[in-house]
Amino acid sequence: MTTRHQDLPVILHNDKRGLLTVEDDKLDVLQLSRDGRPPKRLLSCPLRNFLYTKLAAPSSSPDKLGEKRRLDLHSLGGSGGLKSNTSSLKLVKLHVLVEPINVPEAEEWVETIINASYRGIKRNKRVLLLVNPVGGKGKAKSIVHDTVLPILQSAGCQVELRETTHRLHAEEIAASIELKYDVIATASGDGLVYEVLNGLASRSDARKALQIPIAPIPTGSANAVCTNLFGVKDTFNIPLAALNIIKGQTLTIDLCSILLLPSMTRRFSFLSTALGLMVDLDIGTENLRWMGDTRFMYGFLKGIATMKTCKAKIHLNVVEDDKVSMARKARDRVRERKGSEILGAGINPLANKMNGASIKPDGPKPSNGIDGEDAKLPQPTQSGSHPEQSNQVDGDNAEEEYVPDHGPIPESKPLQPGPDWVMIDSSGGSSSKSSIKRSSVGSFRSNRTRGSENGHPSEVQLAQKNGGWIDGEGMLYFYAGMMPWVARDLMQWPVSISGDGLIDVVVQSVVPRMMMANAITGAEKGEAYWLECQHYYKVSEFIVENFDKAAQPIFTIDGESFPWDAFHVQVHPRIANLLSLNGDFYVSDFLQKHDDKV
Ligand SMILES: Nc1ncnc2c1ncn2[C@@H]1O[C@H](COP(=O)(O)OP(=O)(O)OP(=O)(O)O)[C@@H](O)[C@H]1O
Repeated sequence: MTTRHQDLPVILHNDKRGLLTVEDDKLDVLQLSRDGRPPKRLLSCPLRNFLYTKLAAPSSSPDKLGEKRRLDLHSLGGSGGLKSNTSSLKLVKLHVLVEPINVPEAEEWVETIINASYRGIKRNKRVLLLVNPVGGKGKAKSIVHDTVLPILQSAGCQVELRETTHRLHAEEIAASIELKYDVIATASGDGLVYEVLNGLASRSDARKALQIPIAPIPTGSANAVCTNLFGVKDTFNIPLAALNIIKGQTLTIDLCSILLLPSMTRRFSFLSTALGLMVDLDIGTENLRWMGDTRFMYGFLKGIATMKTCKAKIHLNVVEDDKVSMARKARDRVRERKGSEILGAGINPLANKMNGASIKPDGPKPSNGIDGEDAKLPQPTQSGSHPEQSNQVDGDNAEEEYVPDHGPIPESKPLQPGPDWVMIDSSGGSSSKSSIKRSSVGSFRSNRTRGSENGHPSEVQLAQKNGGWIDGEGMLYFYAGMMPWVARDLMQWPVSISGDGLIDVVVQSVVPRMMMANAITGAEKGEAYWLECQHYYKVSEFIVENFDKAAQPIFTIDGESFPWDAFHVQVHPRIANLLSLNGDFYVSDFLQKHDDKV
């Protein structure tokens, strides 16, 4: 639904006659000429970028009755949609005068533009803004004060700003705040988002607390969340991130519980879990913070120069491992979305439906009580049930009986690998052809319906697969992720789908250095996905054991390092929320492409 055409004649700041026009989800401020020349466009912005308007109250003094009334307009200037011209966004504040005769029209106009530009989005949000003064290049404070606060205040947001004073401070704050905010914004890198999510998830009212969406402002060195929300080009676009706080729609995401053994401590992850080269790349380059996120590419090149293998035993509960099918599903979903492109305030009916837990309204109702696409969520297993779904209601009366659970996330327990889990053993180091054998049949689960009679995969099936690991291959790295990009220059999980209840896992086998270096070309576009040496699985849970603690003492969760002995990972589907301008992750070219593989 687009806005109907509505004009309002006004007097501009320079006493010239003007016209405010709203049409097709766009506001234009025109200066009219007296001599028949075309009007001059002073401002043109999509309604998504429109922040605030107010018609001044009439003066109470009798001698001023019948005076012109002031009309304020606040917007982010710069035209275009989400993909175009977002780099020029700038706060614009205009005021014009309305003749008494036009006041009734102006009152109607104000209502129209506010309703159209905030369609379904709460106005005057209460924002908790956490600022890490030492994150990234140490400019968070000035960026927040010079750019973010003026935009939020111009939109009528009520902002409570708190600076973090020490490591894990954001987590402490999130664990203890009153749940009165509409948004928690973080000015830092991915680390602060991780801390806020962990703080919220640790509470006795975790499920309620996690309903508050988080909106990142990219002032850290690693801002993968912003790449996933705004795209590579706009990762560091501060006005766009501020706009997201104001106009973003809720994007429901999964979290993972990571249970560390033997300490039995638990952390929550929303982004990534890494072993091997990817750990060295993140942690080994901390002294290169001044390079910004290019330090990760430097670390990658350094890592492939040494080609150190990672020795581990990994058990994966694989739901899918067919690259062609995974890509097709992710691309089909984008095509479905196309019919409901964002308009004006960015209202996306499909995204809203997803956030109401129903992608396919007519889809079967699964036993976990969640509609549509969520029917594909992994079903509880003996070892790794999804306790957060356990109190949801089965059957046809689900809607009537549903009572939201605002309680804690139950404690994690160690998982037991099931008989059909895939086992990856890289403890033997790099491959010797004689020791290579196919991994367990579980990796071919998605082909079972076409399987051979004895239930084992046929040779044809084996040949069809390109996701299956071969025991005896050396492993360069293991990388599990929940969103497509892990950095601007690496789209590691191009077919990751928000809130699908699955973790995308890449196991990179050791290949000649030149081949690895070539894999970097197109890494930011997800092209490495198609490489045979990148085994790709969608999993619901997994277990990782360390086979060389001396040489590889740590692994990373969302870029933070932890001692690595063994750890067990489970998904909590659709339990946390971010804000996003299109109600989903940024749609990559990879997902819009139609190539001959899919
Ligand atoms: N005042 C402070 N002094 C020291 N550390 C802090 C302070 N406030 C926050 N921190 C810590 O700084 C880290 C910020 O990480 P974050 O990822 O958000 O930013 P970053 O600059 O991108 O960092 P990194 O490069 O490590 O990813 C977190 O570990 C957080 O606990």
